[in-house]
Amino acid sequence: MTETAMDIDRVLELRNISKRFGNGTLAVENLGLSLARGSFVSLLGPSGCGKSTVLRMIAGLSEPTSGDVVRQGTKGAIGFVFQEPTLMPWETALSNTTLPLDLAGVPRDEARRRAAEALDKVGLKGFEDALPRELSGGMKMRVSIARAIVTRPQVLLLDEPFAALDEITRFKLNNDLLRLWQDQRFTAVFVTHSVFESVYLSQRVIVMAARPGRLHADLAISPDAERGESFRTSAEYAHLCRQASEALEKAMNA
Ligand SMILES: Nc1ncnc2c1ncn2[C@@H]1O[C@H](COP(=O)(O)OP(=O)(O)OP(=O)(O)O)[C@@H](O)[C@H]1O
Repeated sequence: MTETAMDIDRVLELRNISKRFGNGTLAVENLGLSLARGSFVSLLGPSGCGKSTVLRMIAGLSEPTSGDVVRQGTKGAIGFVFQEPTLMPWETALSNTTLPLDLAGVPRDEARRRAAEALDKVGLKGFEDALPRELSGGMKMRVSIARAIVTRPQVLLLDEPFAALDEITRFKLNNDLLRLWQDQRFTAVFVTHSVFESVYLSQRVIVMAARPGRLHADLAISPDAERGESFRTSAEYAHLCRQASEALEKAMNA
């Protein structure tokens, strides 16, 4: 489908998508969702509710069995961050980051310059020549994010990127991701199990129910509150987390 079929402020539309795998599992059923350009949206739900399957269909890595995924622009305009950093162990942070540009045929000097810039943006200036084994878990994830944003995607998909990190590192990466999002203005779709993380990061939390995976609730989160430690400890944050938590509990019993 062409982008003219879609409202210009919508970067992505899922039109009634369903996914049934070859073994008969109905992973996603009739999901409809429309994402505003530049928004930060979380997909929150219990294990197995189809979050990763939805993300893969948005990325074009998997086709829906029925329904349409309508994207503005091309596949190259989408960046993907996985739960594992998936870096090449024998390559430096810089070479790992240039990979999507190398694949796109960007000249070597320009690719290296842009990769160094992306590493700087994720707080890794000075670590260009480090090998993955010399980096902490949080730093490896930063390289993975740099690699995903180096092509300047319109949409950044993140599949539980911080789940394996300790809480302090996770909080720090949450703040840095928000800064990056404010700076680059991509549309973020963030998959998580964590109520706290989804409310902290997002303007909108989509709660999914399982078996089959479907949309259960669509919660608006105040976009005005400045994120930071004062937000984390605020009554507003606690209230929003309670709301999301209740929606998640209902989704799990649905
Ligand atoms: N390639 C596949 N073939 C068959 N079934 C699959 C396949 N991929 C996922 N599924 C099934 O589809 C359902 C949704 O899986 P998915 O990984 O999307 O859920 P999820 O919400 O991301 O889970 P988690 O939070 O545990 O990662 C599950 O029941 C899963 O077992």
